Amino acid sequence: MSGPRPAPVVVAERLLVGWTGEPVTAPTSFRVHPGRAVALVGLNGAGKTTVLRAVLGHLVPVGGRLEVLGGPVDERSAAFRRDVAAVLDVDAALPGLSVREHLDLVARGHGVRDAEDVVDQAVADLGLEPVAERAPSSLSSGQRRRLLLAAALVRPRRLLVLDEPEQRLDLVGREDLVDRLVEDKEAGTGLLLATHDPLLLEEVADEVVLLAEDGSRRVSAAEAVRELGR
Ligand SMILES: Nc1ncnc2c1ncn2[C@@H]1O[C@H](COP(=O)(O)OP(=O)(O)OP(=O)(O)O)[C@@H](O)[C@H]1O
Repeated sequence: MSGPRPAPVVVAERLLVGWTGEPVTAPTSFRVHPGRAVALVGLNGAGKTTVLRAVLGHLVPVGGRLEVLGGPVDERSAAFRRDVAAVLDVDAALPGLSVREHLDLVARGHGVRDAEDVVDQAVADLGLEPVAERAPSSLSSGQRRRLLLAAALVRPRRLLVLDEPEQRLDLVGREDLVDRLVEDKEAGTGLLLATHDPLLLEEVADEVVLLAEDGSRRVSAAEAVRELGR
């Protein structure tokens, strides 16, 4: 017999987000449950990144309800920083450390006990072995992207927020990412991602929310892929 469904890690109800007080999206509703993935799709400028930034506490919603981990968003709280991992489109690697040292620092900074094993696993999962001892500044853009994704995966998390994680990854990299994200869901992490990638929509997303000017709505992965292809 299955128990009650665990509480959602994100609740967005008729959420409105924007940068200047004016919403850039129609009211948008979704819930991210532990072990499930919600994908936001939409055209360039539809507001996907802005929704993610509101969930991460980088901007205050213009309207509607937004709760993360059971309460209002507070990116300064230790619990929020401990439980929420994110990869946005910013290069945030420390230049003076090798790839492996960087990942090790992130893992240890988050109190991971078996940091060495966790880092080895992430390096292998994301195909970073050939560049593990190099400085991030010497990596290709796709390798840097893999490093940022690995940094999110070596730390504990209950919610993982990813903005177009497929960017700059080749097909093998995207397939590795799919496998890793499916594993993360199985471990109980809730995933919220913005994506244009059919592979992620079909293989990772349990629910897809299309952000459109005339209203945000739930669509099937197949419908989302069709919309993206238009
Ligand atoms: N820092 C910012 N300040 C002001 N306006 C912004 C800022 N970032 C984005 N916007 C505006 O908010 C709107 C939504 O942008 P957003 O980046 O959320 O779209 P998106 O759906 O993620 O697009 P893409 O698919 O191109 O990444 C756009 O009109 C954009 O110009």
